[in-house]
Amino acid sequence: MTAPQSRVSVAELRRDFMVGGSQAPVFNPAKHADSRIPATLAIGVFDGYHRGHQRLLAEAFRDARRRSVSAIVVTFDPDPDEILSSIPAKKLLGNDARIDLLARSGADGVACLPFTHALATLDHRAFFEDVLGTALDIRSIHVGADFRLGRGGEGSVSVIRSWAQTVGIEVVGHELLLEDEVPITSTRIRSLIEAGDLDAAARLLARRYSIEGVVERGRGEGRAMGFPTANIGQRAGQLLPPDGAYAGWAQTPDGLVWPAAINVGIPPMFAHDPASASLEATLLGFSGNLYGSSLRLVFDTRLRPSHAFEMRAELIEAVQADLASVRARLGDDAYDISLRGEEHYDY
Ligand SMILES: Cc1cc2nc3c(=O)[nH]c(=O)nc-3n(C[C@H](O)[C@H](O)[C@H](O)COP(=O)(O)O)c2cc1C
Ligand SMILES: Nc1ncnc2c1ncn2[C@@H]1O[C@H](COP(=O)(O)OP(=O)(O)O)[C@@H](O)[C@H]1O
Repeated sequence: MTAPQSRVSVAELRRDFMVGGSQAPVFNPAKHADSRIPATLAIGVFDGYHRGHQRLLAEAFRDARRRSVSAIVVTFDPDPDEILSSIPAKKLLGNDARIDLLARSGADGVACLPFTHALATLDHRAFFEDVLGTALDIRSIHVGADFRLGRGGEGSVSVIRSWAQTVGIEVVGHELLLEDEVPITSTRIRSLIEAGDLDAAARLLARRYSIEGVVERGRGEGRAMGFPTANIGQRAGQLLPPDGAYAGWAQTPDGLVWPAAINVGIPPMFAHDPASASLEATLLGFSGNLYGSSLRLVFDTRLRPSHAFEMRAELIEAVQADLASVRARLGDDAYDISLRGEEHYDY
């Protein structure tokens, strides 16, 4: 066992792996059209669930408590950008992870609207009255100040507010939370990740960036070279940081978290082989079969850029140095971050 340079806390890993929070129901309002629950709404896609989103939801939940009504997050499945944009942005969270996180945000429920072209053509009044109003007795609405809804984005905060006033609903357009005098947005965080500035991205996310995917078979060579690598395919459109070797963490299906050496980018030496992966990880201290399992990888630090090795021996030497570096930074112990009846963890 190697003592890591700095011991990471379980609370930090729980935050990074988004563990905790009690699960609120996720429902399609069209299927609950007879209940009309009195509610305060927070509406958005909330990709990343970053500090700005967390602040907006906290304020909406406070408003709901003050009014003694349910706090309902209204979101879309999938992200409207996936349907409306010819080149959808890569996402900070997979769709399922995003909805799951919103369900554990402290809301009383998540009204999840299947997003279609038909929904996109509705104006704000039809959206609130016909889509949401049948299931929810809306008392107040919280959105970001730059929020736009409906056909051609006509439903700005002021447009929504002038309709809402006529039916006694309060509309709050929250100014975007700033960091270094610049608004915290999903787009800003995407740019930071693309530029490899994972520390800045983590500050804005309030957790380290992570990617989830399913472990697929690769060329089967890693093990023979002395470092089995779990190849992560099917990544739900999530954004990759720049090519290179990273120190990070991986959570196996049993809930344990292992220090990991992560590679981003198709290995140039094997680029011709379709079985080569652009995201893979060697878990320190783990042995077992991960094929078909879902694995989340958290990025801690970038160790080095990718290198186009000429010789296998050079590649092996470089990866062994990466593994040693991960061991020195993060140790080689697995962490149990499950809650096991402990209080729910708020992140
Ligand atoms: C930490 C780490 C760093 C890596 N760095 C490089 C690299 O710089 N250049 C490269 O061609 N491949 C790199 N690789 C990828 C290996 O080439 C790849 O894992 C190996 O060929 C096994 O592939 P397989 O899992 O498909 O069998 C790295 C892998 C790991 C785990
Ligand atoms: N410590 C470990 N880190 C990563 N994968 C491991 C580890 N131990 C066992 N495995 C298993 O080995 C597989 C990777 O072996 P590898 O020889 O690189 O084959 P492939 O090319 O199919 O990824 C993983 O998908 C996983 O099922």
